[in-house]
Amino acid sequence: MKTLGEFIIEKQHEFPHATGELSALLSAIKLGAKIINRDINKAGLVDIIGANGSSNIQGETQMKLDVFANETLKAALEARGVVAGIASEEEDELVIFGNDKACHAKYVVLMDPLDGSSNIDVNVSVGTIFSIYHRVTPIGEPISEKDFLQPGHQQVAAGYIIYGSSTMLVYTTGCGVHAFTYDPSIGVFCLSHENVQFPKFGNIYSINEGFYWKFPVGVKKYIKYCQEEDAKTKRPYTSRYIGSLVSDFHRNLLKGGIYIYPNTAQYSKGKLRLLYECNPIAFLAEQAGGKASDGFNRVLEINPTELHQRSPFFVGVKSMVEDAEKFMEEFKDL
Ligand SMILES: O=P(O)(O)OC[C@H]1O[C@](O)(COP(=O)(O)O)[C@@H](O)[C@@H]1O
Ligand SMILES: [Mg+2]
Ligand SMILES: [Mg+2]
Repeated sequence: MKTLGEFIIEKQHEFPHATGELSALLSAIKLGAKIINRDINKAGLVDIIGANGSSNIQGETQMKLDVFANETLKAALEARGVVAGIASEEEDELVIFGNDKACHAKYVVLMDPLDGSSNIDVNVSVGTIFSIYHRVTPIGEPISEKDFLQPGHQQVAAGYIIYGSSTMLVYTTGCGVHAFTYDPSIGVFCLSHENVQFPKFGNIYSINEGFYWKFPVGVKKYIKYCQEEDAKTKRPYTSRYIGSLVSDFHRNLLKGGIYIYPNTAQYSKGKLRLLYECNPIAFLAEQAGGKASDGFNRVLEINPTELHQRSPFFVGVKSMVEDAEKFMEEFKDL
């Protein structure tokens, strides 16, 4: 049985110039995840259920767990001294860490501290998403937005934690996707899935069909395609939608499927945030042999302009995303 800590160190040795800072950063995220997991597991018993009475820059109600997860990860990352600053769904502006070490730290982190907020109070699985970059501002100078507004293909590492029937940490540093399951009896994440790959074909589609009439024509046509009878292509596909990006992506990664959150009447640019939802999940998807686009373009090549910008998101089994893109292209003028 290999622990996450051992695996990270082992992988570090594969990089001759590695300094251990990325390993230290990943271990800070691991610590934050354990603390969040502890409280999520007893959410009904501790004062962590319900709204926090505040909203974030996107005008969304912040749940108590959104704020708790944000503060927990922020503290763990700042304390480790290898991160210069963070950007978060729950922080209007970027947060520059003030300690001496942080000024000389080479990494910045973007995060969605608690993904699937609408599922927090109803005991449905939720997650945490993180994305790691090298700073572009020279060491010693104060970091700024440009250190965070980097295209997704510049990510050094990315991952998520899923707090479900079991708690898992899934990450990539560009050398495959590896998943670790938390064993609460010993307080350790243990390697459970190494080099995770999407199945070649899938038959699950995940989209909030409640908004069907507000979807682009290409998406409507693709949903109809998923529902048509055709034994050769194993259709109709089955519909599964949890309403937590991390959980829907995780299931589709293991079983074979596609998750779509297109632009809608309510979210003209899509709902999901490019920097701390789409890019990290897209990096994992590509490393697992899948594909991630905004319906037309590779998400990891989008040049960000704002911290909290949104993007339509199509991610999953390569052939399924390509099929959806074909419908988007065919009906793009309608
Ligand atoms: O309720 P909707 O509109 O289907 O949106 C669900 C999507 O929104 C999200 O909850 C957005 O993430 P947050 O919960 O982090 O804001 C995704 O996890 C999920 O896939
Ligand atoms: Mg989210
Ligand atoms: Mg969130």
